[in-house]
Amino acid sequence: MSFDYDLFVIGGGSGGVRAARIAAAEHGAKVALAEEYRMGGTCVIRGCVPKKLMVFASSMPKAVEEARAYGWQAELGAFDWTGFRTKLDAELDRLEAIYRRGQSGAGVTVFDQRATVASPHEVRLADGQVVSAKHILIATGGTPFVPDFDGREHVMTSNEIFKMEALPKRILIVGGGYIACEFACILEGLGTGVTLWNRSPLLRGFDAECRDLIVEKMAARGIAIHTGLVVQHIRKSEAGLVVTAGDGRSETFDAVLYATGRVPNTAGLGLAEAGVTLAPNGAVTVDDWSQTNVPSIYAVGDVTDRIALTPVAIREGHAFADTVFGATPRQADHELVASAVFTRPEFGTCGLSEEAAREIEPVEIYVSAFRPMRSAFAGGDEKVLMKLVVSKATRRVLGCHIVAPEAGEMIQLAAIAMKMGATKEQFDATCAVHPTMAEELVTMRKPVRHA
Ligand SMILES: Cc1cc2nc3c(=O)[nH]c(=O)nc-3n(C[C@H](O)[C@H](O)[C@H](O)COP(=O)(O)OP(=O)(O)OC[C@H]3O[C@@H](n4cnc5c(N)ncnc54)[C@H](O)[C@@H]3O)c2cc1C
Ligand SMILES: NC(=O)c1ccc[n+]([C@@H]2O[C@H](COP(=O)([O-])OP(=O)(O)OC[C@H]3O[C@@H](n4cnc5c(N)ncnc54)[C@H](O)[C@@H]3O)[C@@H](O)[C@H]2O)c1
Repeated sequence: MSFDYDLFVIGGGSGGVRAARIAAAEHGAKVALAEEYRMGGTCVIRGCVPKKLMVFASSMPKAVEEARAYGWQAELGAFDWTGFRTKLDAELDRLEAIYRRGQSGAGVTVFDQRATVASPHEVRLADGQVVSAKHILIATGGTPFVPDFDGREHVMTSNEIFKMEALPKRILIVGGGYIACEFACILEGLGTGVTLWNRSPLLRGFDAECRDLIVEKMAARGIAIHTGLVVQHIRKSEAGLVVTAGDGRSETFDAVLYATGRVPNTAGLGLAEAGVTLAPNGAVTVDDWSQTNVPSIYAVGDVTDRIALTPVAIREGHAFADTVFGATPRQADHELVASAVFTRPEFGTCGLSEEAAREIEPVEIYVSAFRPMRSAFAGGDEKVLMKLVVSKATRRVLGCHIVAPEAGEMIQLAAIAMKMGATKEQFDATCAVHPTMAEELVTMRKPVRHA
């Protein structure tokens, strides 16, 4: 049977563009890709990249304050949101063009429109065309989830935050995960008054000691944090958005950001009709090869609800292309995936939390908490926390957690050692780099506790 394409990819985000490029450029497949919004997907257009640039913008007042403490006659002016946003838009246009060139350079045919699955070997495009493909890859990512309540139409999500006309003076952020905590810190740094409501403790699932420190520092900077609260309704008034919580309290804000998780983007995609098994939350069910129960249909990235991070989606897409179109079948590895939460203080984490590890086996806990030299000199009250969770039986470092400036950069390197199976003794045998914050990772001699 002949097909129009060897591969049709639905979704031009982190996982989709990687799979399409590798299948076409490295393995010679005839590939098409459909993207309904902007090439590059969530990470490039409305996720990691613009978010990190906003993190940088929000860290400037602190930098100026420190500069003064180090003897510079530096003054901080007002923040020009419109100027920043214009520059941000131009940068995203530049990056999108690079992604687009990457696809055309690899010989991938791009359709700038929505696509749905018409059958196990057919894709229907929004303009009515139906094209056939030997394999179909679902890489449609996720979309913000906002629960149902009266006044839901007044809130924004991370999709809208980069497009705001003006910075709100007072914002309520609902949620307590990555996005809620990152944007609470970003907006506070840019001068917005931030209130954060969540129904449960913040950053649930992360190492509790680290989480507690981050939350303490966020609160100390003036973010009003309330847990155990749910929104009952939101009404628009002359004074702003009046938000009423389940406990009866009412507060008025200029904007409300919902960051209550993301759901897989499979609504109306035609997957169930094509016989593909979906999880109750809509995620595409796949095996370790990213293959669905319909042999010609695969899925990678957030839509599979495995680990919702860009580097993971990229790896899944690459492994899929090598497996199906190359001579090197391989599975994406989901073990010991490091990540960073770009709060202030920043959090880098890899492996098991103390709480998760002690459920599995006896562990030793090593902790070093100190004031970092740079901010201590400037009179700041920042605190660094480095933590290792070590198996008593194998001596392997099962968890490494860092709360510090640039913790994301540090955890990337520690993750290499952990992935190689490094033991605590091998960390200790590594000579320190002095004076750095990271040197504490190789100089913690005595466990603070056994768990
Ligand atoms: C605010 C925010 C910040 C984040 N920060 C980080 C971070 O710092 N680090 C990190 O690792 N991860 C971060 N993430 C997560 C990261 O963005 C995702 O894990 C990653 O983008 C997933 O890639 P993907 O290919 O699965 O999907 P996506 O990148 O979401 O791409 C899916 C694409 O499919 C398109 N699409 C959907 N349906 C169709 C259809 N029917 N037809 C055509 N096109 C369609 C969409 O428009 C989208 O472009 C962040 C996410 C958000 C929301
Ligand atoms: N730095 C990074 O790597 C980064 C940054 C942003 C996002 N991401 C990825 O994107 C994913 C989504 O981020 P997120 O912050 O939206 O989700 P999340 O799953 O991290 O957090 C969701 C939060 O919303 C709360 N919540 C859920 N349902 C609710 C409801 N009905 N009412 C009130 N609160 C509710 C939860 O208690 C939780 O605190 C993350 O899990 C992560 O994988 C990564």
